Amino acid sequence: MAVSLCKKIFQTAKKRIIQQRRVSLYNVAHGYEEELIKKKLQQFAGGSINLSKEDNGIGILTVNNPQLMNAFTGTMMLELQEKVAELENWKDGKGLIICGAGNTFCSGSDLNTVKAIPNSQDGMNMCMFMQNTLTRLMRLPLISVALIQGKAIGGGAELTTACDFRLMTPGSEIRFVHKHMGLVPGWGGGARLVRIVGSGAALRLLSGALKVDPERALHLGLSEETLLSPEESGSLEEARAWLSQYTEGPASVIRAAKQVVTAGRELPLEDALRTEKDIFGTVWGGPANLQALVRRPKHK
Ligand SMILES: CCCC(=O)SCCNC(=O)CCNC(=O)[C@H](O)C(C)(C)COP(=O)(O)OP(=O)(O)OC[C@H]1O[C@@H](n2cnc3c(N)ncnc32)[C@H](O)[C@@H]1OP(=O)(O)O
Repeated sequence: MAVSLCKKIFQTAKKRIIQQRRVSLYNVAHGYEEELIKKKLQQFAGGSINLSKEDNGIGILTVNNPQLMNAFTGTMMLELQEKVAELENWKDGKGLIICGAGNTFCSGSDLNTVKAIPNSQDGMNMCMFMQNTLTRLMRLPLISVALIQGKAIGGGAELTTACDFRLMTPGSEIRFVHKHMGLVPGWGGGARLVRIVGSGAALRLLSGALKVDPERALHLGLSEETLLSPEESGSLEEARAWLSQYTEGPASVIRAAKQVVTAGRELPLEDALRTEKDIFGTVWGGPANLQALVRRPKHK
């Protein structure tokens, strides 16, 4: 009886945490019709979003459209949503590296796609679609890192802010060029940037469309580290090593740590505390906890 009650409480808490993670920012109540915008995006094909899931629990998500400096076509936006859904269901995952193909990160929206959806409502629908996807990406229970090689421009700069951390290679650059396109960020990158670097620095970066090199990014707290290798495989190896410092250990515990931080980052304090309690309940008395009690490690 007591065991089944505990099981029930555990399942309810788990369900609540999962629901919080997947809840979409926009739905029909906001005038958002996902199927309509998906149909539109489907018309603009090219490139791909590739995902490989490694045995060590690290996923590699590659923005792949090197002929256009990895600009996002409509079908790539759709594929990104599919890959995020796949990552939400990857129970062994602990970390994620997002990178671009061909030695560069991403040059934002494909300008051919942008030109073909010129009216404001379609623009907002595309924006809501990408905000929904990038919010789900940010809330994944995986520690995520954007590996920035070459350029992260416009929407590409916004994509970097949906990760927990950014690592830059020598000579790389993050630049919110929206102002020069007569725009502001729309994939959620403005709101996220304020939370990363503060409102003053965010305003300077957006209103000046400033180039952020690795040194400036470190100074602003936008990047964690400048990697040594400027080339694709070397920098990916370095990013893997950097991330593995934080993904070492049981998936249940690493994922719970990310969930606690997501709650603290996004929720009012009382809600964050209640969520922390629910997440605590998923690891307390779990296998990693019980094994640690048997081992009785000393944390010197
Ligand atoms: C809500 C999100 C809104 C946004 O994302 S707004 C920002 C959209 N992005 C842009 O305006 C970037 C425009 N591109 C550039 O500034 C430069 O191409 C960039 C990225 C600095 C790279 O410069 P370079 O290294 O000199 O390379 P390049 O200019 O020769 O580019 C190679 C080929 O790629 C193309 N390309 C780059 N970014 C693109 C884009 N976003 N959409 C469509 N095509 C794009 C570029 O036109 C060029 O093609 P082609 O060789 O001329 O046929």
